[in-house]
Amino acid sequence: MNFENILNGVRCKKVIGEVDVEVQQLQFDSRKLEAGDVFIAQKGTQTDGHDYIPMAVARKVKAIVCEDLPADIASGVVYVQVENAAKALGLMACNYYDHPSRDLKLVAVTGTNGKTTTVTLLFDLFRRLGYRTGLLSTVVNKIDEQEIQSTHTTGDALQINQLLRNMADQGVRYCFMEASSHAIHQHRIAGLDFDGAVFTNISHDHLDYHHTFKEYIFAKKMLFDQLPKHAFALVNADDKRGLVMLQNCAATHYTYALKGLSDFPAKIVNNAFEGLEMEIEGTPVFFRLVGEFNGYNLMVAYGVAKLLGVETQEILLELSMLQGAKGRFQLIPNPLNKVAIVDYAHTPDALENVLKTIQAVRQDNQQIIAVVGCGGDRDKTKRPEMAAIAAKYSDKVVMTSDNPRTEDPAQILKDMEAGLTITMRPKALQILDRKEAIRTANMLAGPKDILLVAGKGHEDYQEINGVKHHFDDGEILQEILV
Ligand SMILES: CC(=O)N[C@H]1[C@@H](OP(=O)(O)OP(=O)(O)OC[C@H]2O[C@@H](n3ccc(=O)[nH]c3=O)[C@H](O)[C@@H]2O)O[C@H](CO)[C@@H](O)[C@@H]1O[C@H](C)C(=O)N[C@@H](C)C(=O)N[C@H](CCC(=O)O)C(=O)O
Ligand SMILES: Nc1ncnc2c1ncn2[C@@H]1O[C@H](COP(=O)(O)OP(=O)(O)OP(=O)(O)O)[C@@H](O)[C@H]1O
Ligand SMILES: N[C@H](CCC[C@H](N)C(=O)O)C(=O)O
Ligand SMILES: [Mg+2]
Repeated sequence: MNFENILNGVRCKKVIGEVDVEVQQLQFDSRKLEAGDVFIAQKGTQTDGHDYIPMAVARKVKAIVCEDLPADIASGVVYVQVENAAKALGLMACNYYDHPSRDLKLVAVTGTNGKTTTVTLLFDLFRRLGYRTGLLSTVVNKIDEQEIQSTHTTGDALQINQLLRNMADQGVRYCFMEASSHAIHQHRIAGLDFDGAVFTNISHDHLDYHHTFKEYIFAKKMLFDQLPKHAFALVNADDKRGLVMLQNCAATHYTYALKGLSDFPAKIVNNAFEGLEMEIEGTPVFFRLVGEFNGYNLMVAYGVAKLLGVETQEILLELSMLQGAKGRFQLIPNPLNKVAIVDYAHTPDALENVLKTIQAVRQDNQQIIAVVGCGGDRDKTKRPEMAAIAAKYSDKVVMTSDNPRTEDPAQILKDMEAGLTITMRPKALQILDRKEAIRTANMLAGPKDILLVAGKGHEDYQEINGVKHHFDDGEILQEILV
């Protein structure tokens, strides 16, 4: 493909060489480069892509896009200096794949919690409505029926555009994607032509990366700042930061809420283990999902579908059949008929929501036994908060490992323990081995009690020092509950 065309829209500070040349692939990882490729050097969190420019030259690349020009300029290589290489990569990826986001209706969902649940609901809803649909999510990417493994909540710019291109070529009309704050901040979604964006909520997470809550909010807001005029922006008016997202947003503004006023008035009539009874724009409707937080997620699906032109009765009929995403408040069936739930709550807010939901729907005599852990190499300030929440809302807690990654798992438990008050401590046990922790929690639970295993949801691994060992909370529960 012609390099000049790939650079369309990219603000170039300096160009050395002739851009009107044919190039092969775009690549930001020097280890994957082949002759004739374009190397985009980005400054990362671990290393600086600029350090790999000599390797790129040795691999006979045709062009290099970078923020700082190297001292040695190799002959036969085109150098393009840009202000922000990650942003340039986003725009170049859109050009390279010929703007697939323009060939379908693309809606992004951002927020601390609820992204996977809402995009999954929307994907399932639109498929039930008979449309070819795409999904980019934490759990899986899908091109209608075809499943493609997902490695990130939001992939890199090349992956996103390649997947969207495949979708558009296969006749996909609608695509629903998660936009993580990391991805927005790293411009993985730069240049995409969104038809809509949604904000679910914002609470404590990822402060290791964003440093302050203000910067974290700002990262989410960047999605709304980049929306075109023809798009819609749908935000949760019950969240304090909902309306903040709409400041400087060129798209048409809409709100949803379960408490305050909004463009899609709704309320929860009854919340039970069997599901949610809601009233949406005056229509009573029953859903299979449990918990107030899922009431919000359902309102996202409803609001987006309305804004994409689907008729109310059709939306409600199909939504009422849906189950939600894997590992999100998932009841694990077992021959003992014990109530065992696997949930992906890995933030203080999510954990509080899920435990409050269980409190709200349980019978008076049912105790709550929770298994909780915190990830390694992630925001450490979540740890004491999550332990305190687990102890506050459960009758017994078993604290355990959840992807220690490169950290010492015992230290992670110590960090969690620091959040427990003296009165909470007797309720909480610490067991490093997650399988043992689940087994112990089950022994602590009487036949009528409720077992919550939180943090891993759909994940089927325990990541320790760069190695992912197979581990599936649902599988373990099924093995134990016999
Ligand atoms: C912190 C973070 O987001 N890191 C992402 C980022 O990598 P990085 O900036 O750390 O890259 P780096 O390792 O410093 O390298 C800098 C540059 O040098 C290049 N390089 C590096 C080595 C080499 O030999 N040659 C070379 O060219 C790299 O390709 C990169 O372009 O860019 C990479 C490529 O897009 C991502 O794979 C990587 O995700 C890492 C693996 C990760 O764990 N990310 C998590 C935190 C994440 O993104 N999570 C969010 C969800 C969070 C949530 O909402 O819950 C997600 O969207 O999944
Ligand atoms: N709307 C919501 N508000 C608050 N908590 C929620 C909401 N929806 C889901 N949760 C809780 O958060 C957990 C994660 O939900 P989900 O996977 O949908 O979020 P996510 O935003 O995709 O998370 P991630 O950032 O890891 O991709 C759920 O298992 C549940 O405990
Ligand atoms: N997207 C989140 C997932 C966390 C899931 C939890 N099991 C953990 O490993 O901390 C993250 O990467 O921070
Ligand atoms: Mg997700």
